[in-house]
Amino acid sequence: MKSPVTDYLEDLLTSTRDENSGELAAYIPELAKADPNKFAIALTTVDGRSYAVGDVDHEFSLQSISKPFAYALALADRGLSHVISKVGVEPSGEAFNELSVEEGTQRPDNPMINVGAIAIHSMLVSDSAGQQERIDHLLDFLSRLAGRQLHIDQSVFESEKETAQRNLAMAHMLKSFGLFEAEAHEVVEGYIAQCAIKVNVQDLSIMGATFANGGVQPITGEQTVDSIVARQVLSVMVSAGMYDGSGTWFAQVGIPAKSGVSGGVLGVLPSQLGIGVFSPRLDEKGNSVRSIEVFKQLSAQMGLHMMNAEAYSYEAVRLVRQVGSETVIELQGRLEFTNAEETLHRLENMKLECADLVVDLTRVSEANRVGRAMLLDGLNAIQDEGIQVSLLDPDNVLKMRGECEDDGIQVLSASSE
Ligand SMILES: NC(=O)CC[C@H](N)C(=O)O
Repeated sequence: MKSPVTDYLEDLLTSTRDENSGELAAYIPELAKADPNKFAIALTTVDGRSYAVGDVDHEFSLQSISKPFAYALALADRGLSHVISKVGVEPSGEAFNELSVEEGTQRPDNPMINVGAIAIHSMLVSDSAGQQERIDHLLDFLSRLAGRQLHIDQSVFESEKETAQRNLAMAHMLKSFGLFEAEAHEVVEGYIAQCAIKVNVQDLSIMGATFANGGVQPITGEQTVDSIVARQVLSVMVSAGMYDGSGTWFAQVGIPAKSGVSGGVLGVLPSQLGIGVFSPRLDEKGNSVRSIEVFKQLSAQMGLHMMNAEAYSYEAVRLVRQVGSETVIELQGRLEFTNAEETLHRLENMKLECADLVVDLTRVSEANRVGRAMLLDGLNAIQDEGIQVSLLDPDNVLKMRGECEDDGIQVLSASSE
């Protein structure tokens, strides 16, 4: 069977292909030679299933889409407090290539504009690392995110090196503020190599899915970065990923994203999807016009806006039944803060004076740390009131590290019901 998802993406290619406005990035001569008609879309789920349509094998340089990935690596290499002390997380409200820093702190506003990304690149590995060491380290990291060996597009690299005066000016400014020890031109060359790393849309969607999946590469299963790092990166993508168009983008599309001047746009929907779109014509802010249209339609038609709030209709407590002297409470879904809160509220209002309580977690698919702790605290409080609490938990969603037995909560086997 051909997946309806592929059909849907093909329809999306057709419905947005007529959007031909915008211009190729001319300030990097090699990018001005791109075929403006190339067009591709890919989605990868956090389970590692990919769907790709259009010019799926066409490779393009990451350009600014490399920035969130380099930021993640700097956070992993140097730690959040070090990185934050050098580069802020506020939207700049200015163009991506503005020579600006925060007043007072002299930090670049954020890692998604060039001046911030150059600072981030200088932090990779260590203060004393050489240019090649930083590039190799980043290329290795990006290849692990994509799940295949990526390469640098040498002609794009050489081409941008010829026209890098503005980026050099930024690097000299940062060096004059003492932000790094290395030579300004070496840092800029490293940053340009970073921007020249080639991917196709599917790579991009897989790299995005890794961040959607809390840093775990969905196909190789590798924890590439800590989930806190992934969260930090996505947060900054929300406020600054589309430069001074970020506010409008998030209101309309509602997907953390990052664009690059080669025409790619990366989207990451936490816990759901990585999205890669490519089409080279850009608007005046340097964002791909057609890719933006694809994201707008995708978000609206598939209900992907992160701020979509649906009327709450999901019950954490499936049913409560009386079996002899036992009250059985059957839970369902994911046990996290809101579901745990609902369960505790129901338990509080139940008359359990003489009945034993059985908590049936058979239909609970997963529990996070907070959901587990809240439910266990509630069950302990009930147990302290003299009520025998038992768990039916065949998948061990709650019974982590033997906590329940230690608390005196009885764990029933599935057959003992
Ligand atoms: N917005 C972008 O994609 C800019 C990246 C480009 N390499 C530059 O530094 O100008």
